Amino acid sequence: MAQSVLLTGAAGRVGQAVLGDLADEHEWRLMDRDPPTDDHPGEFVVGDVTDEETVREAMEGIDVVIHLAGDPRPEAPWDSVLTNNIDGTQTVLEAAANAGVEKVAFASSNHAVGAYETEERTPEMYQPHDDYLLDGTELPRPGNLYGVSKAAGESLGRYYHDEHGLSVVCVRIGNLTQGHPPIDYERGQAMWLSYRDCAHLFDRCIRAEYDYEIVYGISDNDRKYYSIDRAREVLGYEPRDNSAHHDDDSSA
Ligand SMILES: NC(=O)C1=CN([C@@H]2O[C@H](COP(=O)(O)OP(=O)(O)OC[C@H]3O[C@@H](n4cnc5c(N)ncnc54)[C@H](O)[C@@H]3O)[C@@H](O)[C@H]2O)C=CC1
Ligand SMILES: O=C1O[C@H](COP(=O)(O)O)[C@@H](O)[C@H](O)[C@H]1O
Repeated sequence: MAQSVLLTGAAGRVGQAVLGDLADEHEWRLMDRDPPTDDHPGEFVVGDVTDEETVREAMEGIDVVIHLAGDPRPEAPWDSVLTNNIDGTQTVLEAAANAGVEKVAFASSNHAVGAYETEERTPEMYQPHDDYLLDGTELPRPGNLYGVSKAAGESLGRYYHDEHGLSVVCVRIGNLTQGHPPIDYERGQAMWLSYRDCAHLFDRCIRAEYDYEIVYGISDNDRKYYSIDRAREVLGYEPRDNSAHHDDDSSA
């Protein structure tokens, strides 16, 4: 059944990957502080996710929120991640809880756990012979303030699940790259997320039933240091791409 989905950060890369495959699958309300530049499904709300009134209005009649809006730069300064990522996420979760929204999928990041990539473990952990694996049960360990903001978003999700009953899934997205895995970048190849796997993963976040979850959002890459078992079990995620098998299939 089509669900009514609010997609924040809709004008960005992840938003475009999601809409690229799912435009006809759900009833969309899109939100971004940047106005749309192209055709888009559903209505488009131009506004900031830190603006309580705009977010409250955007939440009306919504079943599921995919919250992508934020500053995605690993080197982003504190004032930006504090406002856009932490305050923005709290504003979205509060409005979702008040509006009776069922589920929220939050775009977390590999950078919430970036400091597990220690000098002792790298570059081996990026390579096929290494079996080091994070599975989402480990504590956050950010290596930058952007990662701190994503860890804070995960904690906010935990709070709004426990205290307000929202179903929340935090997707620690790896490296979304269109058409092919990152070139000459072992780390990025190990955490590659293709566009079609990204759309499929967020589709599963819309359709599946869960309480509070942290999953990794990467393709089924031969070498991976993030487990996708939990995403498979809880969400029914079945990725089709693998950075090791990539054959220039532009559908990825
Ligand atoms: N692209 C990737 O590989 C990864 C992305 N992520 C996360 O996924 C989300 C989306 O990332 P991308 O699409 O790559 O970034 P992007 O920069 O392409 O898109 C982000 C969108 O959010 C909007 N936005 C930012 N702050 C806003 C605010 N305060 N109010 C309303 N709209 C706002 C921007 O206008 C932009 O359209 C981010 O939260 C990012 O941290 C996480 C891990 C990897
Ligand atoms: O969270 C994010 O991670 C990806 C991959 O990280 P990188 O350190 O390999 O660049 C990054 O491309 C993206 O912009 C960011 O939001």
